[in-house]
Amino acid sequence: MEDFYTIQGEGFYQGHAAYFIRLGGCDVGCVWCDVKESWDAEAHPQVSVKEIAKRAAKSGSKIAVVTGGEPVMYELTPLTEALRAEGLLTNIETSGAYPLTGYWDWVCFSPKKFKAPHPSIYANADELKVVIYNKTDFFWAEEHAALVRQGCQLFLQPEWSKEKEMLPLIIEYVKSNPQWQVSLQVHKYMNIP
Ligand SMILES: C[S@@+](CC[C@H](N)C(=O)[O-])C[C@H]1O[C@@H](n2cnc3c(N)ncnc32)[C@H](O)[C@@H]1O
Ligand SMILES: Nc1nc2[nH]cc(C(=O)O)c2c(=O)[nH]1
Ligand code: SF4
Ligand SMILES: [Mg+2]
Repeated sequence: MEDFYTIQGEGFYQGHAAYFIRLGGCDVGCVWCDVKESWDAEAHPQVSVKEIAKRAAKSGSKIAVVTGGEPVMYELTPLTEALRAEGLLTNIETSGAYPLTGYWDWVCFSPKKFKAPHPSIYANADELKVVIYNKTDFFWAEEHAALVRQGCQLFLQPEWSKEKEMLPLIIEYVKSNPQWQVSLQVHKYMNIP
């Protein structure tokens, strides 16, 4: 769909320069998705894996973040090989709706109620990032935290339109449950992509 050099705004790598590669197409259908224009894969131009990897390397970034849309709808081995051949770290943002393919240095798993994750994702997740849209999402977050491997980093991220309401609850939750960390979408405060 698009590729751009920016600052990772969320989760474990928040604040790091990263080249984003956003793949078109998603069939998960989150009601609050902040990139609904990504859902229709046909609406976006096709670019070769080689070309994208070259652009990413040329940016000067050390990290490539593959996102979407839902990137795990695709066979990602060639893309990750091309990015690694250019010397980039390969990070992915995924709902885990399908089995993961490719070679990844960092897997950010953000489960969704709208389409259950494939069970294989739990062992691969380096970071669990749960979007908090309402109070019951804290219980739901714990259900997923119980399934990820030990050492997986745990983040709670307020849904953007509910931030005023949910952020104070997240702050109190993290103070009481310090295995979790707060993740904010800081790129939205910085007015960058
Ligand atoms: C747009 S998604 C694309 C990658 C993948 N489909 C996924 O959902 O993980 C990238 C990240 O943005 C988060 N996100 C999407 N819409 C959001 C919103 N309105 N508020 C907060 N986070 C949001 C997702 O949970 C995910 O962690
Ligand atoms: N700056 C910035 N950081 C991000 N982290 C995850 C994003 C995504 O949409 O996957 C994202 C994004 O769209 N922009
Ligand atoms: S899975 Fe990701 S891209 Fe797809 S609708 Fe949900 S937040 Fe949006
Ligand atoms: Mg985004």
